[in-house]
Amino acid sequence: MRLDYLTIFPEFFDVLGISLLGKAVDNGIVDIHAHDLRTWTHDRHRTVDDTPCGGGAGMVMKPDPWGEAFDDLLGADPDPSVHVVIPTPSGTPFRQDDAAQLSHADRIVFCCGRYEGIDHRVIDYASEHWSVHELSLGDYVLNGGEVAALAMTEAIVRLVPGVLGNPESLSEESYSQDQEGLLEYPVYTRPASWRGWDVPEVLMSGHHGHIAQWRREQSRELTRRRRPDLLTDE
Ligand SMILES: Nc1cc(-c2ccc3ccn(Cc4ccc(CN5CCCC5)cc4)c3c2)n[nH]1
Repeated sequence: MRLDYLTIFPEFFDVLGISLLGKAVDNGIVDIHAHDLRTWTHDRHRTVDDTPCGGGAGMVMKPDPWGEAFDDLLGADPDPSVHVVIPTPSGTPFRQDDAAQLSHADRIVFCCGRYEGIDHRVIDYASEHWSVHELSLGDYVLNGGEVAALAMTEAIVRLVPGVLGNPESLSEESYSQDQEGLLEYPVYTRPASWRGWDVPEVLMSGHHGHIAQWRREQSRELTRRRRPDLLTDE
């Protein structure tokens, strides 16, 4: 899987060389390239923004640098197997299903906007060439797309076979299908008693059936309390 990041802050993505994703890069499962969008500017000030047509506060990112970056990175031939992810507050909510689908992609280009966003024609142009995903990380406004791109990258890449050391843990996670889309149960480790708090007896019983039942009950109770929207059968 090749991941490209178009951004005016390419150093934001140096962090991807650390830990889990770092290992995936080292063993060639993932190939990461961060690009400074100003590479594709030609004026002395390397300008990437301009005033918004129609007025309004702030600045908007000019289309030209993005178009030239697409030309260099992707060429002009349409290829639906290339996924262009554009983090935006107005996107569809990024969810585990999106991470699962994108984890099968061979190529993903993250377009990280800043200012008040990217000239919409960049999205229109990209949409007629590649598979474009306008995705929101959540219902809050960030200053740009980089933090969202990092979060989405981690959610996507950890699902790629060979990246995680213990793939069986994937099936027991919140939002995963195997967990029936419920929140995950509380976890414990040693010592059995810590500052007056004990590990639940059942987890020390060694009775796998009882433990599984307790975990299912914990998941349902936690989901009922915190995320009733995830419960389907009520
Ligand atoms: N889930 C999530 C994603 C983001 C996100 C992603 C990319 C960019 C690029 C620039 N910004 C800052 C930013 C500030 C204000 C507005 C709202 N303005 C109102 C009128 C025109 C626009 C939009 C955009 C981003 C934010 N934030 N949250």
